[in-house]
Amino acid sequence: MPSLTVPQVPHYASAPVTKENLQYADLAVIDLAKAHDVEGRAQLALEVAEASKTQGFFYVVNHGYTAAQTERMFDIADVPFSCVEADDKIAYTASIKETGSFEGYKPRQYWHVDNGVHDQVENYSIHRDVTKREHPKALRPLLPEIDAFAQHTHFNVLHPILRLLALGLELPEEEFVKLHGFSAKGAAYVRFMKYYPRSVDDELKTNNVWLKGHTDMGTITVLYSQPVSALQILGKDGKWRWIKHIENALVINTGDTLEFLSGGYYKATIHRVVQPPADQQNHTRLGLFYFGMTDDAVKLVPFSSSPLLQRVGITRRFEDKDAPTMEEWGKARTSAYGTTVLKAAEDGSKFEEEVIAGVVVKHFN
Ligand SMILES: O=C(O)CCC(=O)C(=O)O
Ligand SMILES: [Fe+2]
Repeated sequence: MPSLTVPQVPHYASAPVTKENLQYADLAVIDLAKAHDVEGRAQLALEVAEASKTQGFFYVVNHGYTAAQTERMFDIADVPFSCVEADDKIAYTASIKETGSFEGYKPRQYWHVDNGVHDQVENYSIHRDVTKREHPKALRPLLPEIDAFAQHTHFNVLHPILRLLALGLELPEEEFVKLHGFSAKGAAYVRFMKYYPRSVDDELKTNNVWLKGHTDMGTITVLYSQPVSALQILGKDGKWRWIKHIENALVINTGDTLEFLSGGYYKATIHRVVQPPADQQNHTRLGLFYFGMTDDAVKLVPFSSSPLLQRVGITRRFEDKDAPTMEEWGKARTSAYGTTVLKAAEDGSKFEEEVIAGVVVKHFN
């Protein structure tokens, strides 16, 4: 009989919410409880489409996990960092450059941020099929819970949002869901991410940037909201605004793949991570994510069957015949990220860029 008790793990105590009055982005809050019937979905589709077209970021509430379930997942998320010895971390390090996959550990200092300064972020990434690779011993008893978390996020968050995004393009509801099979060959994965406070010198040399401005490569990223303020999005007015923590909410952001599939209608928004406000600066910052991507074989061409896209027009970043597959795009971006030499943008803006699979990818400092 399966055990009714779950393995004990240390509690991860996050910093309290900041008392500073930061300039927060004003984002839509999508109530997923309304997605259970057709009328609710029609209304939410308008809200999600508007948010994805303009800001590319929105909150989701009522996603089906209680605050206690979310808290338990944050405790689990800290296990690969706090309960695994350094030797084991090395043994389970991801071969990012060679394989184009983050599965395993990304050690601190792997990514170049700016002026010779490297990151202070440790990641542990797990494919949604948690049995795909072996994991450090401390994580093994927790795999059933991590599997349940991956399935919850895939079926109760990713799929419902994909339905709304398809409706927003006047496509059949399942059109994007069909491309995101849980059991299909594809790279969608769970990531635990722990940021550590940095030296004054590193802060100075990077202008307090911890993770450079970028777009995510997949369709949508699901970020479980946590209290340490550091994430910012770049507005159309060129200003960075903070993402506010909402207890037990999700922060959703749309990535490159959704921009490609929607012919530029939905936007992949540039975001970055900076030093937290003074009252949170001596704390670590623990992240819990699900990176949504289509199945590997999907060719990233716009859905020209969309009546809406037929009316508003399609912006192509490449000819359909040259479009990368999800696998090509995901692997090329993953292996290049944070390690390639970026050059100044050709348009003379503050962006830096690199060319991946024939497509210009912008970064921002
Ligand atoms: O830590 C965060 O809040 C965001 C991290 C992020 O943007 C990423 O890993 O792509
Ligand atoms: Fe990101």
